[in-house]
Amino acid sequence: QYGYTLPGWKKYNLTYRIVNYTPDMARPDVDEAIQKGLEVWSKVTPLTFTKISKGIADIMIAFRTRVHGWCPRYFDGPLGVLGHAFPPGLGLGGDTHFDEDENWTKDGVGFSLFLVAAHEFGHSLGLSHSSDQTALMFPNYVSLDPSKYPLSQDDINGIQSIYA
Ligand SMILES: O=C1CC=C(NS(=O)(=O)c2ccc(-c3ccccc3)cc2)CC1=O
Ligand SMILES: [Ca+2]
Ligand SMILES: [Zn+2]
Repeated sequence: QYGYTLPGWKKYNLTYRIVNYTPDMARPDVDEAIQKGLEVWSKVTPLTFTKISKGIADIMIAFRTRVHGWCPRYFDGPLGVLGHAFPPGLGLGGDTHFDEDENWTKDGVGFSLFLVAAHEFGHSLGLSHSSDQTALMFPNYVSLDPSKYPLSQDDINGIQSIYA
């Protein structure tokens, strides 16, 4: 059950671009974690995600630290906030930043890029936080088993209330 949902994207075919890569993981593993993080949502909506390698995508993905570029939000060093994402819209809308001061991992020690990405992309698509502690949109990081389907019914209800 969501406090409120922001207006979603007015189009279903979205593009994304990984602007830079974390040195913590092999590139193909970053590509896979991001692609799977988006797939979690495209599986339950009519949304599609196309990866582009230059130009401006709807969802620009980058690894940043502390104060970064023209982003109005900043990161806090290791731990604490792991990432942030902007709700649908032009410019920063949909963009997702990960805190490079974290240790990003595919399946080892550190934070699962796939899980955090799936959570952040929920915001990029218009979801706010859920009070359902089994939900992917729950505000606190729970190291779910990534192989398990991370979406709870609450997440599905939320995203389907935006994208019929
Ligand atoms: O808008 C905000 C503000 C603070 C956030 N805190 S976080 O980056 O430490 C974070 C918290 C929970 C998750 C998460 C929750 C459930 C499953 C997987 C990840 C991911 C990132 C995450 C976020 O999206
Ligand atoms: Ca941090
Ligand atoms: Zn940022």
